[in-house]
Amino acid sequence: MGFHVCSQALSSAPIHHQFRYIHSISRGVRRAGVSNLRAMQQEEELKPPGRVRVPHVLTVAGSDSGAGAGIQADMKACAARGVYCSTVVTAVTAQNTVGVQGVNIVTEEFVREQLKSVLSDMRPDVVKTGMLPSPGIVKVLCQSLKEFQVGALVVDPVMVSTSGDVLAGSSVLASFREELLPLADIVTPNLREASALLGGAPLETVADMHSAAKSIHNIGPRNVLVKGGDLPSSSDAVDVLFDGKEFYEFRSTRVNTSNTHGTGCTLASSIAAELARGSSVLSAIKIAKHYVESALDYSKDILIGGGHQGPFDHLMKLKNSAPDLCARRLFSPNDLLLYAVTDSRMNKKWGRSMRDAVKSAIEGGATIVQLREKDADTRDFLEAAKTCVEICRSHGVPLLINDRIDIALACDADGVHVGQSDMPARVARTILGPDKIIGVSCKTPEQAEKAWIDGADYIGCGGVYPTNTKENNLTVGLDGLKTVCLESKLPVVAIGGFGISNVRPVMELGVPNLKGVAVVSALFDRESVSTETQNLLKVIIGST
Ligand SMILES: Cc1ncc(COP(=O)(O)OP(=O)(O)O)c(N)n1
Ligand SMILES: Cc1ncsc1CCOP(=O)(O)O
Ligand SMILES: [Mg+2]
Repeated sequence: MGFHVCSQALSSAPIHHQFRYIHSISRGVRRAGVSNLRAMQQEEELKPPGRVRVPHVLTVAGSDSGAGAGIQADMKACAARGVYCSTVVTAVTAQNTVGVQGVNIVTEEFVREQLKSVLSDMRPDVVKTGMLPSPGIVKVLCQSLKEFQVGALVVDPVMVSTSGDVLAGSSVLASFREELLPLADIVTPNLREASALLGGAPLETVADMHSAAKSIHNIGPRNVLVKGGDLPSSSDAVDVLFDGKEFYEFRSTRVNTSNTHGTGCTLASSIAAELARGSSVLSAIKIAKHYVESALDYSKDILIGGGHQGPFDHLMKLKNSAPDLCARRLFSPNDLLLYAVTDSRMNKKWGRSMRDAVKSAIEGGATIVQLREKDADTRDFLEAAKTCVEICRSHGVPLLINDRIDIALACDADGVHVGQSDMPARVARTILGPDKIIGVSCKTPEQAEKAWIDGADYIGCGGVYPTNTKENNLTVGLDGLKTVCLESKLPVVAIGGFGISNVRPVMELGVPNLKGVAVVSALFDRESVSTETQNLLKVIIGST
């Protein structure tokens, strides 16, 4: 059993969400973070032409009139992460920064009706639960989760508010243990909730958190995140994840503020939002924690209400960078579906400008673009890259620069792709900050692990098949690709020798982390880039 410490220097996950996906089915609900290409293809097939799917979280929780926690926090957190959020209200609370003045529980019949309305029509990717005030409501929820094909399930086992008021009595505990937790892909108890789920023994150390995570895992959820924010003995905030095999510790510096009302709801819904965008459970937690910490830090001095537990500002980014947010799509692992990588020599051979190459690839349906210009002069490269940024941004397609961090910064590209002998990803992350996309070339699970630790957003694995595009490049084959994908905590795009005739076996590998293929010559060493891109996309989408 291994043990990992995860740094919090994190990538936000810039994404565009053209492709929603279905999770593979397990125990009535589908598994979290296990989107696969086939599922994305199925979704794409069902989508009417010209319509764009958005990632979607359904929150089943209570309303907080003060809007710091509950349904209101969930909606704001999802909005901040670019994810649609529908709602099933289980209770209406009269609540402010002082405490909870009243609770009005919604009837089981009406909770069932709300669930049916959303689940039968809107097909959320992920269901996130918060306040479930009665065993009857837990039962209704579990029945609905089994009746409708829902996405992954994130359970925040809310029992007590930040002010100490009881939101779900001890009668609900048994229902959590017996009915809901066995369906959950991840459950996120704080210390008190973890203790309550396990019969009441207090948790006082990180070691206690480890054993609690393991014991709760035995109840049935696939992943358990025990949040140690209230641990008296630590100066850092430590959360412990157990996935059934390994323990992970997420450490972050405590933000000195009393504006913490709703952090639990916000963390759980941010995790749900990242899962809906195609992240693995580990990535989702890392990104969600980074988001919550940034929001807490941004809001540490705001004043709302006279009580001890103020809310924080979920949408702080809108104030700082509204134009930026509007212009730039956030990155999603699903963007990697058809990754077009330009080549200066091929452009020269076909008499094409970088701009025309990029424009045609986008017209053909490329979902992300990388400028890989090995020969261009820096000044020419920068000018062309600026134009390409404009084109990509106007189409909502992320644009990355190969190798050249300086060019990426100067043209405000969405990120970079670096190899094992380029600028280390850790340094690139420090230079580029949390909001840029960083991809790293990896041939082995060890390199993939390092990329994750260094704060990359995805890895490019290859060359898979032999290629003339990159000299002296050892091939890893489909087996090597599969090994890396199975071990990687980051989404993977396969690269090397791909074209219409051989892309199918990759699509059929069936490994959840593999999100798409990156292609150079089969798109750019051809007369019509847009036609080739379109035809390849059809095969990717149409593969069975
Ligand atoms: C998506 C993607 N994956 C891998 C590579 C290769 O990058 P690198 O190993 O740095 O080699 P060069 O492309 O720089 O020759 C890539 N470019 N894109
Ligand atoms: C850049 C790179 N890295 C590994 S293989 C490769 C080249 C892929 O090019 P092609 O798609 O033409 O085989
Ligand atoms: Mg390189």
